[in-house]
Amino acid sequence: MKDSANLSYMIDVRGLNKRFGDKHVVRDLSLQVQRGEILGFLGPNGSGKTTSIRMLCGLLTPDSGSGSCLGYDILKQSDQIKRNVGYMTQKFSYWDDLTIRENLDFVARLYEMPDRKRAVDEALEGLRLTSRAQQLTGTLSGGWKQRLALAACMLHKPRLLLLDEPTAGVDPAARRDFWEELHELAAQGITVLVSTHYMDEAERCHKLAYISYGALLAQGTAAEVIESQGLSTWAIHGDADRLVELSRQLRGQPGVDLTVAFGSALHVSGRDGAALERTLRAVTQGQALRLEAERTGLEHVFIFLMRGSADNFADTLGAGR
Ligand SMILES: Nc1ncnc2c1ncn2[C@@H]1O[C@H](COP(=O)(O)OP(=O)(O)OP(=O)(O)O)[C@@H](O)[C@H]1O
Repeated sequence: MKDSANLSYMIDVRGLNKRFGDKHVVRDLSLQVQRGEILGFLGPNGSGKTTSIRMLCGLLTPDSGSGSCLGYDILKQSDQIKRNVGYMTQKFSYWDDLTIRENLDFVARLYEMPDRKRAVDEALEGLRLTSRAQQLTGTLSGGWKQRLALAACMLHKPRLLLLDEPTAGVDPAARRDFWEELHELAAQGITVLVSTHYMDEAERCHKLAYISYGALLAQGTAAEVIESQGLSTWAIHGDADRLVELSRQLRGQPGVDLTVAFGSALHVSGRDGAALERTLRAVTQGQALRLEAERTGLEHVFIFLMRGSADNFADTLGAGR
């Protein structure tokens, strides 16, 4: 394997495109990820995240574009890439009636790994699964199954993990533990690209990339992603019924791009800060409502980016794009 310590980027791709029939699923994707970084890949269903991941690890050939993964050319060296990344697909499968150890041993056998026992022992230990090694996989909770999936894709000690919605459907406590593991792996120099729909997970990534209709709309640290959209946000406090009505009333008004109920307040965001403030002062004046400037957060930005694109490329919504 190439010496990853000397690579400036573990993933470095430019201008990747992929079409399926007349669907342009990934558009001019350029992405650079440094060693030890956790990059969160976000976007609505069907926006092209899985397709992008599959191109990065050499499972799918892009129609155009170029780049490298772990220093290997994504067009010419896909075999080396496949051997050196850990890819956790959305549907990791295992045998319910085998123990955790037996499942890991099965995977090690599949990859014809030398010294299987040691590899399995280390994977069990690394992900704190040793105490459960003899438990039947079918009896594990969702969180422990995800940990097994992570152990399986760590068996061959990859320097890069590509995780496709690894915590979908897992409870918050198990998701938190899973993320502790990811941070420990990152601290050891392992690079992680992880797709997620969970906002709390987005906040735990070093960097973020937001994709919609196959195009990267924002990328950088959370602060950079927030800054990039130039949104101003206000909170309106008042009677709950009145806020619901106000939310309807505000839609389409000058400066208003987004209204969203946040706890007991209504948050309103927009790109034209001056117009937004004028509108909000006018509608709240003389009313039993309190208007306060609010810090724009990641959640506001993602809701803003997601408007009107609940399921990208779904037959009705994606038409004409
Ligand atoms: N092999 C394929 N053939 C045809 N269309 C495909 C193929 N793979 C994916 N697509 C389509 O490409 C689009 C993007 O799919 P992709 O799975 O990359 O999105 P995603 O962002 O990972 O979605 P999700 O969050 O739902 O997993 C979808 O419309 C999907 O139906």
